[in-house]
Amino acid sequence: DDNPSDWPQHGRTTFEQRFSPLDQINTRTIGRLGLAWRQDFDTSRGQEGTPLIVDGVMYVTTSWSKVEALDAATGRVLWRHDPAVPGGVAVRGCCDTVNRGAAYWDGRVYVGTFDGRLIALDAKTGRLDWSVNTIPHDAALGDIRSYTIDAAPRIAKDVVIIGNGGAEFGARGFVSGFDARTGRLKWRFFTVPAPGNQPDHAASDNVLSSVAYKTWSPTGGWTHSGGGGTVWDSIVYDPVTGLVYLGVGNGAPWNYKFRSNGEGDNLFLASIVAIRPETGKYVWHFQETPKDQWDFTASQPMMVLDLPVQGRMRHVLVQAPKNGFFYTLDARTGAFISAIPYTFLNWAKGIDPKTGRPDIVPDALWSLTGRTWFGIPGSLGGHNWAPMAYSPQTGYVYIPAQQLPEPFKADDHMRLHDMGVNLGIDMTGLPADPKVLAAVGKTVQGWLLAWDPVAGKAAFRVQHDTPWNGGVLATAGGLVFQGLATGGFEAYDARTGARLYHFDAHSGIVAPPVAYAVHGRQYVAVEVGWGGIFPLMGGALARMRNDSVNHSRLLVFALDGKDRLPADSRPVQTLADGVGSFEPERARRGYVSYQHFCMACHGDNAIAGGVLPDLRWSGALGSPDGFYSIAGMGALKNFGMVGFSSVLKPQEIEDIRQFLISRARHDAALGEDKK
Ligand SMILES: O=C(O)c1cc(C(=O)O)c2c(n1)C(=O)C(=O)c1cc(C(=O)O)[nH]c1-2
Ligand SMILES: [Ca+2]
Repeated sequence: DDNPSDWPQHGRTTFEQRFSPLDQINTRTIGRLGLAWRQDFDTSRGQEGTPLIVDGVMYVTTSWSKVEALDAATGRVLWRHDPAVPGGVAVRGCCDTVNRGAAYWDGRVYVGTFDGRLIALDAKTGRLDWSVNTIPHDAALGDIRSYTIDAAPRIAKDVVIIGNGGAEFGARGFVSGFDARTGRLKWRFFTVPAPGNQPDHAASDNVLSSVAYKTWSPTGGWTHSGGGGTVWDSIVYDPVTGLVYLGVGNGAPWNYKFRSNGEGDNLFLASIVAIRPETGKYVWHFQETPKDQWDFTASQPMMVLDLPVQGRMRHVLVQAPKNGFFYTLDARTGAFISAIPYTFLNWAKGIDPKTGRPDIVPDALWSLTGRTWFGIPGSLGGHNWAPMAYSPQTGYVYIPAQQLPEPFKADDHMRLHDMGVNLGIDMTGLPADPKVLAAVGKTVQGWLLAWDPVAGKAAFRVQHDTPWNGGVLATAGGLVFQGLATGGFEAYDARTGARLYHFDAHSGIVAPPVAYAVHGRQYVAVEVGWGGIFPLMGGALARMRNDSVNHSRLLVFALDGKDRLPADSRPVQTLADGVGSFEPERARRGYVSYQHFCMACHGDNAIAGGVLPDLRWSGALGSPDGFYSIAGMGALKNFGMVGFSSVLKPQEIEDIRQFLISRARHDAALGEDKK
């Protein structure tokens, strides 16, 4: 924390409170805030990065794991590094080819790449110093296992620590520690046991065989799918305890009956696990959601705080994970302190005050009941990866909270696919009926929630138009900054939530802002670029009260900033009406394949959320051969659209084309393109 001008780490300090001590921009001067400079990015997918600022240089990462170093006062580009992630790996990730940021240490910039590398760049020149493949050969065994990296690496005791994503496909989660100077692997910690309880010769061996293995059915489907437990975002180093906390993700597949025959808590899924950075040795764990079947990851951003708990100061770890409870744990021991709902939730009746174990509503266990469970939160959580911030001035934790309900129903014929998601749920999405969509739309909400972690209740809520808003920054100027899914960049009074500033950024913002200073001038920077999982998969829900499309750029604000954005260029989109005919029966079959293989990127029921192409408007719909060359043969592979001919027969791909035509004609008839 020595240099208030810098933002040298992901959450500014290792405690990841995302609080800047700068106060030139404050509740009195905010009226003078303006755009100081901007820089367009060369990708048009989701931007989730936290820029780092060290000694007047800004290090930015963008989609496809690209890195840029800029003069933080002017935006002049100092160097760029493109790790050349092959376009075809996009399909290995659940949630857009995003990158959440770099780590800086001792003259090097570290970035995880979407295809699983960890690279170290010389901070002055951008020259590649070293690069390692973080995915061990045996972890990737079998085509169904899928690993990507989009999280920011963290550095503790000269060790660079990185996990990966992939649990929606099939993955066995692990975290690796590499020597910051040489890139040599120092240790690996698996979060889920090996099938048959074999040792991995890894730091996790003892705890997996003595504690975790008995919480899994020895013959469950996890023995093929890997079980999940990916550490795909939050890792926090706490120099006070000397520990590193890992936020461990959901089960693979989601279907708990298939995964573990409906038996056991499945450690360390949906758990926080504390390890030692030097060795990767296990210290403690706390499982937030036993028997996960809702994608309830514990990967959401964590922060370390010193708080009075029943009159006594405690050094605690807090998290608002997907499952809807705000957790406070003792950072040294992992002892449970409290868990209080920060949003409406229906999957648990409450939490045992001694153990922290949830009392799960029997009907919520959809994989066991065989019935549909209408879950709140749904799989995108009451809060997802967008970081929260803490202000020591108010004592509030500011959470980008949301409500996105979801029906969960078992796929009774679950088998593991080599390509596409492996969730074990029925993939039927929302119908196209506008009345149904309007009714569902009312349940979909987003807030900036100011949470008082001492009182254990909300201090205030700022209601947003939609869910999936950006991460939060708190500053000593008494301000809280947040970008919105609808494209606003806002500042609020940290005490009251009153809106003090608004800027139209022309594209949804999901990334968290940062504050820094150069030569005595304070700046606030944010990456703009609508994306992440919600606009890819969300379908009609992602279009509710929101017409954001992706324009990717960095915006930097300061007092008396005079720059402007180019004229707004929201494209007018026209549905491909009249592109041909379809057979209803083929279109119906096409829907089932579409939901399984295409929906995760192009949107539920062929409604895209403003980032990737909306296939109802695809120019390729008019030609069966043209469509097959893309969807079957992968003509657009370099852009991230692989071909599916290895898993879908030509007639199945033609069914998908006919389904898309049926959707285009249906929605064109509703006048959808005139909106
Ligand atoms: O289970 C996983 O391995 C995994 C990985 C990721 C990812 O790597 O981004 C996400 C999720 N899960 C996930 O559940 C989720 O909601 C999510 C949202 C996002 C995003 O960047 O918008 N990533 C991920
Ligand atoms: Ca997940």
